[in-house]
Amino acid sequence: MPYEQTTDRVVLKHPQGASAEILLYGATVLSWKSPDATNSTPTERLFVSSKAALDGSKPVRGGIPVVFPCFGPPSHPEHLKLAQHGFARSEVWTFDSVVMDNDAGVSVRFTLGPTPKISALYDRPFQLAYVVTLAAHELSTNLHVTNPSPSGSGPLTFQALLHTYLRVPSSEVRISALQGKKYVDKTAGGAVKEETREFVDVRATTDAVYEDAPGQVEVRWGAEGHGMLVRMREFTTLTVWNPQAEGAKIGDMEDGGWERYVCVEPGIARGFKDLEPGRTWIGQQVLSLL
Ligand SMILES: O=P(O)(O)OC[C@H]1O[C@@H](O)[C@H](O)[C@@H](O)[C@@H]1O
Repeated sequence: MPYEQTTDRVVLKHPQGASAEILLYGATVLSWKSPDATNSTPTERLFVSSKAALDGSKPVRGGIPVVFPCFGPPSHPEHLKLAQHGFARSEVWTFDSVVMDNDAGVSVRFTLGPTPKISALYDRPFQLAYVVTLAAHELSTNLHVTNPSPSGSGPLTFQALLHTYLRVPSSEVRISALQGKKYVDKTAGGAVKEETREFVDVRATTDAVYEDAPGQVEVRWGAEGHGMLVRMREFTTLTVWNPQAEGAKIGDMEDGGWERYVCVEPGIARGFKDLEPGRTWIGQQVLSLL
């Protein structure tokens, strides 16, 4: 069997060695181990803080939390009762089905719809599906958002984002190509700036929402040019976040944890997506090793 289900998670295994683990709480991808061109031993590619709660008491500090329907503190009138980054990362999703199981890889689907708990805070009809696909050297995570309301009802208005914590030495990270893109610098009170760097680093506290997300970025580190390609579709922004020593204030961050990751987050994090009744939007992230 290329997958195993336990009480709280689903584990995917690829015959060539790669594996992935998805916690039902938040449908949070907790682990992605993959070999690369120079190392045939499957190596962990995602960062999860050793202090992260995995018992459903709070969103996981690491992996790939799913952000929906708001990014950051809620600003839209329909979201005002929600917590920062919405509810998708702090609800237990349903393991729905195995979508694909062949030589190319294994793909599983999780779903989340309204529950009494969610509806008490957010009364819009919605349906989410999250498809996680493990291939030999690649992990793809696709978020499907459906507006199930009858035609004539208003649009489903949302933000969405995949809050990917890549396990990398943050002092060495170089992200390209974002040069020339406008970004909202959340460390400077939301000032809009233009990126001048060919390679973006996170050696200073970084919380930047790039507009007009590119189709892909390369994240490189180390003298040997280790790297990860992050491809995205239908996402309009790319957030790059690393709090540096400010991270010590985050209760569930392990000591010095910010030295071991960079968050690269394809999303719709500025403005909102308006999804008409009966329509589905699919946002895709594909991580692969360079
Ligand atoms: O602590 P949280 O809610 O997981 O958020 C972490 C960070 O998430 C990033 O996406 C935001 O840009 C940051 O501003 C935020 O601090």
